[in-house]
Amino acid sequence: MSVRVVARIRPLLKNELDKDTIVTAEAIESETQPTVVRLPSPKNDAESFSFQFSSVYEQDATQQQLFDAEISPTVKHLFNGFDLSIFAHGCTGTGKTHTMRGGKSLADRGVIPRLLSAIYRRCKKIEKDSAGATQVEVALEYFEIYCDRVYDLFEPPEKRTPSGLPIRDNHGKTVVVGLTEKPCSTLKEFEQLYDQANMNRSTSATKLNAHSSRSHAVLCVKITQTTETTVQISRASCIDLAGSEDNRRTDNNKERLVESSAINKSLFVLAQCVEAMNKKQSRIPYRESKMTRILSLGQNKGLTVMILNLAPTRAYHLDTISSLNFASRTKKIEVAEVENDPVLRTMAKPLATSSIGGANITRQPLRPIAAAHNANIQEPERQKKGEKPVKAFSVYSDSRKSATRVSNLPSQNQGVRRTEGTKRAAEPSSTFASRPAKTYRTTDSTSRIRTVEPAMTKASIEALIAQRIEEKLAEKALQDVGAAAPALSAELQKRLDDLEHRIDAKDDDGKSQGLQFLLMAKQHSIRGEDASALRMYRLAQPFFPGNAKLEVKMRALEDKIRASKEDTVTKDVSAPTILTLPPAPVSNLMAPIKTEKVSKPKAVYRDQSDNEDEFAPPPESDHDASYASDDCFQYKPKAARKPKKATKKLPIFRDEADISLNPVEQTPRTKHLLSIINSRDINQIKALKGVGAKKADGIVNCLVEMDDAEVLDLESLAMLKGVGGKTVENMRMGLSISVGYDF
Ligand SMILES: Nc1ncnc2c1ncn2[C@@H]1O[C@H](COP(=O)(O)OP(=O)(O)OP(=O)(O)O)[C@@H](O)[C@H]1O
Repeated sequence: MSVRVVARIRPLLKNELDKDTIVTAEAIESETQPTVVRLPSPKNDAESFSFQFSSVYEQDATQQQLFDAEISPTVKHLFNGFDLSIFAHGCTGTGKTHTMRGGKSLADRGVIPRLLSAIYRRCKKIEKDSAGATQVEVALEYFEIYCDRVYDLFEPPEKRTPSGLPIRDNHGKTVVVGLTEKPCSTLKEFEQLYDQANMNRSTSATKLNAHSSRSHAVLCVKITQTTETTVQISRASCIDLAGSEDNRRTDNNKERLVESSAINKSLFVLAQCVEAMNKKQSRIPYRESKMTRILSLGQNKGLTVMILNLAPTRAYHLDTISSLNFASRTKKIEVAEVENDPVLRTMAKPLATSSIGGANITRQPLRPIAAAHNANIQEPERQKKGEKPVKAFSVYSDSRKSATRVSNLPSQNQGVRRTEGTKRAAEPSSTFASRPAKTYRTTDSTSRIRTVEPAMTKASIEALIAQRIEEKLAEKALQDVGAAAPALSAELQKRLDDLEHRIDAKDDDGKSQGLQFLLMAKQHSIRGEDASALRMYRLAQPFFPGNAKLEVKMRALEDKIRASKEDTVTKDVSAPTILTLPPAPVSNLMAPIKTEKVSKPKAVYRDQSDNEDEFAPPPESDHDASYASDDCFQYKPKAARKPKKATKKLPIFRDEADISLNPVEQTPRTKHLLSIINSRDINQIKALKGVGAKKADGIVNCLVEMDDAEVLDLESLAMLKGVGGKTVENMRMGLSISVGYDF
């Protein structure tokens, strides 16, 4: 089953004029429902581009019409065990949030509230029809991906951990660890939860949209149907993507610019993934952004509907063409359509982690596209026959030849290809194929052998239970962290991010679990939650047997906890046995990253003395290499490293007081460079020698994390993420040439 793509053209907004309308919908020949989007070529108004989709909704299309035609038919499949993904795509201000969430009035409600309403209606019907023999439960998870970090929208922003929730590959599924799962049994309850959670979503006013979403929001609706003997889980994932932004038009300030670059980057990666899938490349770059990892377009089994939101006016011309091109490629992606198997109630329940693809989904290799609408796929045959290659979209001059257009663009969802013999044949007339009678299956969805008894071995049950315990522990740990999380310094944040990346890189070798525990241990440790940190280190230990540094860390923590306990007992013998540890010192962005200032006895705070090594600022010239502080946890023994030379310990970001104590003579060139950096103007920074768009983006990101702090010297500049001494030198040299400083 290919992704079903429908386009929706939003009505004109108050400040838009009818004469500027350039995007129109057309029906082809005998059809009544429009399926073609037409707009002029940006270079020549006499030429037009047209793109065909499953359906096109015109400006006057109502929320009800869209829902009834596109989403309502999928609900029964959801209850038949299929997962469903619905996502809205389009550039900023084109109506994605309006489509997904909608307004408050009954008529204005968007896809999400309508879907939930339909789900609850069906729940009631199933329970009634089965005379209570089938119980249906609905639970929700809701999170946003903001600046490539995942945040639980059911948690207030002040409870968020700065690094966000980790995502992991769990047996082929992408899961967000530590999300709140809210049982929700009525529509009213849903509305309350959803409205409350939406207040936690990151939105801001931009020049193009007064309520622009600055994050991708993902709502997962988990439906659990329980009979006397079986439990079946399916999920609907509703994704409101943030819109791509052309920053030449947005007039975004620094903060918006950073958000915007994160949004654009993730959408760019999404486009690259789609492109790679279309080219049948073996490597799909999902991992390059959290959004693409979570979305796993083409990798998740189930039904996928993409709503492409379009603005009708000329102001969005290029963005509209780019969105249409992306959507045209997306519709060629083929997704396996496999229902989640019901499991016997005696088996362990599925893990309580979020998975866009559903609890029982495993990723499968991409397969060649059989759906005939991909015109480019027939290219070799056409070329052999000496025919002209067919374009992915058609270009028309004033004299239109609609007949050719029709033949080149057969309707979507034809020729659904299945690899597994036991699966149903596609029903060309229906949007989604229906499901055969329910039978008991093994939990392994790759095995299609139907047995009356589940083929669970003792070992697999044990593995499942062990895994469940680990997941629960990890979730608990993350929830603990959530409370009163102090702000992390940029430096610590970077280290955590680095560790996250390393975990991601090692996901495939089965050892990532250990690194996950380490990451959590570090997060606890940073917050002074030593008991939890120790617990996490203990969980990590089996993954790194004989690792001396880990043992030292654990011993240090044990000492620290013991010392603190004794301290508490001495102070108050009647005090409860709960540990009241002083919070570990957390580096402030404006404070030098040095732990010497901590006036605690070293014997007690051995962990911190360790950290002092680890968090010591790197040498000026080799910034990045110095962050591999957790190399002691490498799986393969590394060649012994040369001990690093003791380097001058520099404050990362000095405040004014520091500067006045240690006045630094700065040349005008240095001052000029620093003023460019502190301007946070991505264009100026990008123009510096040796700084590309990516590096400039990274620098602006760092600066935003520093809030109002400024980079006051070259050493500090060299310590920004991805900069280093060499880059600083290049920047300066470039400046002397282009600006004309002769010193
Ligand atoms: N079908 C529609 N009918 C009426 N108004 C609409 C429609 N679609 C969009 N709008 C209006 O257009 C404006 C922009 O819509 P919306 O905020 O949903 O855009 P968006 O694509 O989610 O933008 P961003 O990506 O910046 O979050 C809003 O004022 C919204 O009410």
